[in-house]
Amino acid sequence: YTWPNPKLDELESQRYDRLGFNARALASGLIPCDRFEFTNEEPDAVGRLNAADWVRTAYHDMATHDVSDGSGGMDASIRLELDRPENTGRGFQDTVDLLSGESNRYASLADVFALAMVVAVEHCGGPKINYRGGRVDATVANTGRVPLPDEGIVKHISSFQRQGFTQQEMIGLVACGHTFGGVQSKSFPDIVKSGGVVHFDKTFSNFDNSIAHEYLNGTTSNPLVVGPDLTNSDKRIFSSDNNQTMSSFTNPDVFSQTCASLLARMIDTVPKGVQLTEVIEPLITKPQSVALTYMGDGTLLLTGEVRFWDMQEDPTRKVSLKWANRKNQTCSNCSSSLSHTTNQASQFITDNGKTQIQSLWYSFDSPSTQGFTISDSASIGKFWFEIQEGNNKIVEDQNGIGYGLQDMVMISVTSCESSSGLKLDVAVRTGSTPSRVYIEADEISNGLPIVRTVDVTGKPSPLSSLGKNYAIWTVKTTRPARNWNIAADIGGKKYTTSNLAIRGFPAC
Ligand code: HEM
Repeated sequence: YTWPNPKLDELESQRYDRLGFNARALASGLIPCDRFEFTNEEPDAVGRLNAADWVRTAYHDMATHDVSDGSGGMDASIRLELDRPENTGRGFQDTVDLLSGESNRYASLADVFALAMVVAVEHCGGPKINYRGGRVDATVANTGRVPLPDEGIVKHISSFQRQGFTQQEMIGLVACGHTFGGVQSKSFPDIVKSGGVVHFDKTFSNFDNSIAHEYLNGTTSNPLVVGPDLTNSDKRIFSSDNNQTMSSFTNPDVFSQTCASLLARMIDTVPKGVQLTEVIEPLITKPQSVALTYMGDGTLLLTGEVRFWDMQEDPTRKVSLKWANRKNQTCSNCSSSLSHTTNQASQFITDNGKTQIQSLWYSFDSPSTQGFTISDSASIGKFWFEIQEGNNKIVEDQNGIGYGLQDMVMISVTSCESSSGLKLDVAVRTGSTPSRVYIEADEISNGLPIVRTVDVTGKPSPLSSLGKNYAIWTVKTTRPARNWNIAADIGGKKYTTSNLAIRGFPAC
């Protein structure tokens, strides 16, 4: 895709910025893979783990799907279905509590649930799973029901058929899911009488095929195989094709590949009418947090970062940022070198460490300035990168189109905060007549992401002391608690800053 694309940029970042510099939050819940967040609140939860909760949540959210009418599927309706017997235990509520903070206008809660499953599998030994975004959060419960362990094999086969999976795929999905976690005595006291959790296999915090090996060689303690007959659903399911599928899973590659494909289909099972995005692949050169600040002294300050996917350290490498002015004319001095230190490195690891990709980040600043100074009259229309390694020069400019940047609306450095709130000064390019200037702030309401908009109604004041190229619009508001941006509707088009993240302001 072409940058900037706020939705795909955000999903790509949550998906790929996993460890190290600028890492997003999901993987931190999996370090180590048997990590459990709620040990203090739930002292009797020995043996539980976030990874298992996340994988199970994704399945139970999806399993309401009905292929015959397209209803149900991954839509975060699980949070409205917690009173059902199949959703017993605290795992689902814990998952909602832990993950809802990662959702926002670009990543629905259902997208985050799907991604949490992907990250758990990828980070804890499993293969890379295709991930798309675009799920829509439900506001009412679905009617489809999730299988219970005391239902017979005939009912299970027809339940998975309703969800869109064949009998063989059912065997696969159950084995792929039950490589994590186990059965809790608290939720299913008839199955596990001993208290605590009895795990499905010995490597319960790791994605691997021990679930199949232990089942086939008779060493399993899986309570859904060797527990009370009535609830031996895994035994009935695994053996329902004379162990053919389970036998094929003794080959680790077959297990991995089958699960990668089934789990991707599981999270792509969405209610009819929902359009998912393309499979999100990493952007090789990805600008991030690129922003202009109006300085009021005839200049704009350009700040930001860029991530180069799959790059090794090279102390002799020189990376520079080049830009064209707002009329898209290049100029000889429109260039600055980017800074980098060795701690600006991040990692993406999957497939039990077999895939290890390092990315390096470079900042739009120099030892003396926090950002690059640009004349506010010539301004900037797009930028690109030049990477010099020895005699080799590479230009990264999105196949010639460059990385576009709007300069119609931006924050002014004169914004400040006092006990009565935030005085936000917005600089709008002179000569334009916005029909509306506003703030869009991400918030969570009733557990779901919403956008709060605040109109900047303060009369524009072309402050002569602050220069003639921008007029300042002012609003008094509260400081946004999550990500936010400033936007202006001009001539029927919406111009917006990038995500401004949470930041402090100087005192008024
Ligand atoms: C007929 C189908 C299935 C039945 C009857 C079933 C049944 C169960 C039961 C009874 C538990 C114990 C829950 C608890 O103690 O709170 C469990 C746990 C789990 N299930 Fe399934 N399951 C099925 C399919 C699946 C599928 C398809 C997946 C994912 C792809 C999955 C993933 C999990 C995970 C990860 C856990 C562990 C949760 C934890 O440790 O907290 N299950 N399942």
